[in-house]
Amino acid sequence: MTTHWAIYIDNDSHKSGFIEEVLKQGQTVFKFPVKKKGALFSPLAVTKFINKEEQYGRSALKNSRQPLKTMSSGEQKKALLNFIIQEQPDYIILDNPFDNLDIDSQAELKQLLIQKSQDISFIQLASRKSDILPFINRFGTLKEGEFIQLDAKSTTDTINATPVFNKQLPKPIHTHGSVTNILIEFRNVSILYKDRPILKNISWKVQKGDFWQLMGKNGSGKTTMLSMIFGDNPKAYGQDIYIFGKKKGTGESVWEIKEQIGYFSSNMTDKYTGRHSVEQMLISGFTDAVGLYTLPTETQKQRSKEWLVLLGLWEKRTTLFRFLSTGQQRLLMTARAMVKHPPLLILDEPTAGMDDNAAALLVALVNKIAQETNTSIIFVSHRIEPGLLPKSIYELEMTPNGSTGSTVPA
Ligand SMILES: Nc1ncnc2c1ncn2[C@@H]1O[C@H](COP(=O)(O)OP(=O)(O)OP(=O)(O)O)[C@@H](O)[C@H]1O
Repeated sequence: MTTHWAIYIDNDSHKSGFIEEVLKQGQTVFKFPVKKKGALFSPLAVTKFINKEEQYGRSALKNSRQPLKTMSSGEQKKALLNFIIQEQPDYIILDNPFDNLDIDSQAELKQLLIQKSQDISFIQLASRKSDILPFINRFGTLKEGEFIQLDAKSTTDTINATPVFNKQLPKPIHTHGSVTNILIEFRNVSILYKDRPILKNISWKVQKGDFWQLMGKNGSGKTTMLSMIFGDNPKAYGQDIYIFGKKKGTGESVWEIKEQIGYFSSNMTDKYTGRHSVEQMLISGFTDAVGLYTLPTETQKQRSKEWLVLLGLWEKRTTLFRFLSTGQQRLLMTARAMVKHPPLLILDEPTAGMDDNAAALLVALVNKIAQETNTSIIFVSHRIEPGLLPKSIYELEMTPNGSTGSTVPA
């Protein structure tokens, strides 16, 4: 019988050291017959391949026509897994394999893994217990980098009670000038990449006080839509897209737009590896500049203290950001996007890769922001996020002519 492990991790597991150890020593870590050839299926592995692509100027995955960098996150995962399987490893470490995948892609991946589980041994690192693969026959957990074997029965603990923040959100320092009632408007927007239709006739309005969840399958165009609002995607020009009342591409400054939007994407946290303390990281949200050391004002320091106390991170204010757990980093970055009380807050897959309890805490913070402030929210996620209370859901549905969009009740 092929042996397959599920290893429960939480945000204090220090999994990267463990992954390195397993890849170096093979499965001896679990006191197993040594199987030498291992592979890693994880967001980190995707990043490494993207870096290789940039270095060599060509696709790093054999048989891949599209550069990884331009693929949606779900497509990247599928391309990586196919590549790894072709290399015929003895075992594969699956680091939260279902994150970033929509329901159909999750089912497809599950089938593929079940099929391969006859020949390949899997080590699944899972934050969400509902993700555990059906063929798993050994269980363990990681506590601060230390592997502990568990018997199967002891693995059914559930999410803690709904988390609460028992203080009001800190107030804004400045109010934003008059903001249009309609913050974002797409009028009949259609986008092609080369000849491939991605979005088809998208008409969508985000108004003051709205709380949207933007949902859609992998590759349906969610990130493309966000990049039209927040980034400088050239595809946005010539389209009927209005940002804070101004037509995109009519001389608005990127700075002006960014000033009014708080943005956090789960991909962002990996970039901050420098020497920023927790407090510096939060304060940088007032100016949007990480690494630009202007001295914070007394009011900024005071507000920042209020936020850190609310999040339970005041004691860690001098700790380096990169030493926080994933859950704490995401919570802090969400608060950082919010400190200036922007008219619009965009959160792109903020809970990807988080354990159930940490995800519930972040969801509670977002609900609180929606309740206590005038900020409009766009929360992008594949999953119906347990506990999230959006007012409406905008769903992209893929068709051969590009994704169409519709508003569905929350
Ligand atoms: N620069 C590009 N060149 C070619 N194709 C692209 C480019 N950028 C995006 N695409 C394609 O557009 C489609 C939509 O991608 P997008 O990243 O917006 O999807 P998504 O809904 O955010 O997906 P996911 O949930 O997997 O992140 C994908 O099929 C992607 O491969």
